[in-house]
Amino acid sequence: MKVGILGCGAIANIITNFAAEGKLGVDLNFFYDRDIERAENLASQVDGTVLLSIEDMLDKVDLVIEAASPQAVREVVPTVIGAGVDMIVMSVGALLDNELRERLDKLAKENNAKIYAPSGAIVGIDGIKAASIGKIQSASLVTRKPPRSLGISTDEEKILYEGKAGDAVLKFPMNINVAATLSLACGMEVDVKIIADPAVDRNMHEVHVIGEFGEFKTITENLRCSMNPKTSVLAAYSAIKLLKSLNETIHIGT
Ligand SMILES: NC(=O)C1=CN([C@@H]2O[C@H](COP(=O)(O)OP(=O)(O)OC[C@H]3O[C@@H](n4cnc5c(N)ncnc54)[C@H](O)[C@@H]3O)[C@@H](O)[C@H]2O)C=CC1
Ligand SMILES: O=C([O-])CC(=O)C(=O)O
Repeated sequence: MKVGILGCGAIANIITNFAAEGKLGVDLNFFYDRDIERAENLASQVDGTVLLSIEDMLDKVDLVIEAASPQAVREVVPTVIGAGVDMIVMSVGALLDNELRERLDKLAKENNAKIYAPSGAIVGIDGIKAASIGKIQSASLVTRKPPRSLGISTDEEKILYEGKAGDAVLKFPMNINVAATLSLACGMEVDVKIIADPAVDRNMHEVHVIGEFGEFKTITENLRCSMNPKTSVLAAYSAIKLLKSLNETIHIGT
């Protein structure tokens, strides 16, 4: 499988490191970022090629990994899917926009393409998907990050947001994509609380789901990417695992 990356920041950096060590299981060769130096830096690690636009990638790859921003999803994903090229989307928040998601779903069907949203920085997506087969009564996410990860400075714990996932991803587009993934997995907008907490040095996510199946709680304490403290290492690992699973014959988990 030939793969390209859109957005050469923290997540792309981890994925490319795996490719450079021969541990990705696919050919990662093409790099695009609006900051060309970032694309050049990653391309040099795997003897890859820097492209000057995403359109230039479309006849060269089977799959594009988006690791850029929700805005990039809106601008670029329709073009990629329209060309029949599969996508892994990290900026899942954009997919909570019903109009965009329905347009992409139609384009994907017409062009025989697939859109994958990895579980990202969160634990429990497998369970919530299974739970959604029955009725889900409530689903909530509490995200606690060091203030620096949320772009603020404070000595005290501060609740920055309390509300539904749809609004959260618009207010914190680079920090709470996990809320969108959870919402899409369970088929309803989850309740979200975002806390800046100077007492923690990890990105933490607590998920609580109650439904006809019973109840579950998960807690994730994520190490942060050295290149971008907003982003957890697990998010990059989940994209790598998803990529590997596309070539597996035995699929474990929902
Ligand atoms: N699904 C999940 O669980 C998670 C999702 N994310 C999301 O994944 C995305 C990537 O995260 P990071 O690698 O940490 O971000 P980053 O900020 O480290 O890197 C993003 C790169 O994309 C480039 N970029 C942004 N918009 C672009 C555009 N329109 N066209 C071309 N290049 C563009 C930037 O120049 C930058 O180099 C972000 O949207 C982030 O919010 C991050 C963590 C978890
Ligand atoms: O990486 C994380 O912990 C979560 C995150 O930034 C996101 O969901 O956008």
